[in-house]
Amino acid sequence: MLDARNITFGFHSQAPLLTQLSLSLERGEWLGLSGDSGAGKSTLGKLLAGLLRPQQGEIYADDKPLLSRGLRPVQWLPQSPELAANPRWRVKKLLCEAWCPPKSLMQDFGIQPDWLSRFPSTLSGGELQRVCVLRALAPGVRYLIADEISTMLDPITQVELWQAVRKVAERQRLGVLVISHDAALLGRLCSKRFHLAQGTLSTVHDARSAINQR
Ligand SMILES: Nc1ncnc2c1ncn2[C@@H]1O[C@H](COP(=O)(O)OP(=O)(O)OP(=O)(O)O)[C@@H](O)[C@H]1O
Repeated sequence: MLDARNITFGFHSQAPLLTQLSLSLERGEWLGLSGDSGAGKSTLGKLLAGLLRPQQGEIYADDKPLLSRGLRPVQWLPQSPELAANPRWRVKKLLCEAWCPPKSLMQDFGIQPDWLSRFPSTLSGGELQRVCVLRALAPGVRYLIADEISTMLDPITQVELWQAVRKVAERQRLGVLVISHDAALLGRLCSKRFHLAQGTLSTVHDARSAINQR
């Protein structure tokens, strides 16, 4: 279980953005997170992935504190794939940095063989997003924080991306936190939903657990 216990976090000398917040994500579970712009959703995602540290409280992945180096068991996937892509590396090097996905998985993610020899700047945002999502799914990863990852994609590519992520998530029993402003998307993907406001989480009660019922 990915377990955040009573975490409080604020940037620099600003007032805390998150206050005594607790959240648990089980292996194999899909949780949704919504909230107004600036509420702190990405910040919470980065804390859960160990990219930021809470000023108070603790975060454990499967009863162990988050690692600050090595392969992270919790991967944060940002909306803008450019943030995660070294512009000087060709796509093959980028994709195979932590592990080299098999061809079948590249096909599931719609990654074309000719992309591998190109630089990231020559792919569209949606194409690069698919590369960055797949590279984060290395064996050993147990939780994903998907932070608005499909926002820039057209509806068909969105569906294909989520189907591909779901296939890997089922096989590797990944726990997935989906951060989005799209309530319908969260309703389709997630069995439970939370809303972040004023530094704390509340449960959203109209979630349909499509993914777990199919
Ligand atoms: N490195 C930083 N230093 C100072 N303030 C920051 C930093 N990163 C984010 N913030 C501030 O923290 C607040 C929460 O930002 P965050 O990105 O977590 O919000 P969000 O809920 O994900 O918003 P959105 O839906 O617009 O993506 C914002 O007011 C933002 O300006």
